[in-house]
Parts: sequence; C-alpha cells; structure tokens
Amino acid sequence: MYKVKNLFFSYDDKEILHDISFFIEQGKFTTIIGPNGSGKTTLLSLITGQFHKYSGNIYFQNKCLKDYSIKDLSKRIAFVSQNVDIRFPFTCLEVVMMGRNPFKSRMKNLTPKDMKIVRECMEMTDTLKFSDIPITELSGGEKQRVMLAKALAQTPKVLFLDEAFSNMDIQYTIYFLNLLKDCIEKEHLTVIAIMHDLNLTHMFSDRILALKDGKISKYGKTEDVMTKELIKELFGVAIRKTEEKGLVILPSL
Ligand SMILES: Nc1ncnc2c1ncn2[C@@H]1O[C@H](COP(=O)(O)OP(=O)(O)OP(=O)(O)O)[C@@H](O)[C@H]1O
Repeated sequence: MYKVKNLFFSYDDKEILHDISFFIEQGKFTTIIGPNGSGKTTLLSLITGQFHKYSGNIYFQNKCLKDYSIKDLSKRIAFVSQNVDIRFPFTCLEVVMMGRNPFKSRMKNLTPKDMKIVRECMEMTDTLKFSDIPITELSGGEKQRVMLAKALAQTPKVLFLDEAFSNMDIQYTIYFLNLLKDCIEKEHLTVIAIMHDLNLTHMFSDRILALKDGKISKYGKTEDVMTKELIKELFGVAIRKTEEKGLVILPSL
C-alpha cells in the first residue's frame, strides 16, 4: 500500500528523518511510536503528501506520491490530527459534509448518497446530536469525534491518526479503536496511527514502527517489536506484559 525508500528530511539545516525505508501492508493497523521529537508527525506529514521537499521515494498504491493531485489523494486518504484547527463556527454537520468534498462535482450539492454516508458516519461517532451546533462550541474530545466522522465520511482507503484520541475519555478511545478494527476487518481499511499510550498500542496494533532520533529502531509485528528491551531503549522505562495482551508500565524501575 505504502512504500517508503531511503527517505531523508530536514527543516532548514536540521536533519529530522534519516534514511527511512519501510512498507505498509493494506488492511493492517500500524502504529508509529517513539519519544517526543523523534519525527513521528514529520513522517506522517510526508507520507500524507503535506511536504514535498524531501529526498528518497514515497510510493502509494504503486504510484509516486508526488504524482497524485490533492483531490485524488483526498479520495483515498484521510487524516485526523490531535489539534482541531477550525476557527470558523461551521456546524458539525457542515464539517462532516466537507469530508465528501473530494467526490463532489463543482458547484453541485452533495447527493442523497453522500448525505447518507455523512449521517452514518455521524451516527457511528455519536455526533449526530451535534449536527446544528457550531464546532467551535464543543469540548476537545467532542471536536475530535466530529473530525473522525469527517475523516470516515471521506471513505478513505487509508486513515491517518496523529494522536487523534488525545482528548477523548477512555470509553470513547476504546470504542473507536474497536470500530477501526471492525473497518479493517470488513472493509480492508488501512490505519496508520501515532499513539503515546503503549498499552492501547500493544492491544490494538498489528504492526509497530518505532522511531528514535529520526531513524527506525525497529519495525514489524507488534509482538516482535514491543519488547522490554525496545521500550527501555526508546523511553527509558520498564514494562511488564500481562496475560490479556496488556502492558504495565513500571515507572520506578
Ligand atoms: N515547523 C518546524 N520547523 C522546524 N523544526 C520543526 C518543525 N516542526 C517540528 N520540528 C522539529 O522536528 C523534530 C521532530 O518533530 P515531530 O513533531 O515530527 O516529532 P514527534 O515525534 O511527532 O514529537 P511529539 O511526540 O512531541 O509529537 C523536533 O525536533 C521538532 O522540534
């Protein structure tokens, strides 16, 4: 689905990503982990086509990422970041409807089929009740749910999440992680997420890409990557694995 080869990226003179190569499989939940400043968001920005000045190659569905128009890319990928940067008081319904823009003909309204998708996505994310409320009047976690509804309304092949649950309570976070697992199973959605919660990462991810100082420390199946040794190397903390596929962080060791 995604192939990244020998990717280097710098902000001005400061090198942020160094010789990154990996392949993302379709229909998997891949999580990028790593300490603050290790380059996770930068990597996501690059593979979602937000930055163009890099060296190396990024291929998406066997085609060079730079050869996609923004509209073509928006029909295939959706992105939810932790910061909801909408300052204009669009209603939540209007925001979710924007998710259908890549599919809309110019100067035309959304079709009944588009509106059905919008409604279903708002139902799924428990945001239908916010339809007429300006998004600027919602709490942080509520806004993130609306942005997730908008992203799902894009009916993407790949959903990118940059700490997209950071303001949600644990009940909604687990609800959404299970919902995404369902979409992966039934619709072969590919999810590429950045998460800081190592326990949830361990429970829900199929693959882990571990970044440190702009380089890949390890990439592979969750069980192979989330070892005590790697977590110690990345974050300097000890962990204990539980029988139920959970992780306990042991901060004092
Ligand atoms: N616009 C920018 N200009 C210059 N340097 C930047 C810019 N954005 C990020 N950086 C630097 O790039 C490095 C990687 O940042 P990035 O946001 O990718 O890290 P991250 O792993 O996502 O961190 P966090 O876990 O804190 O979100 C950091 O050292 C940061 O200071």
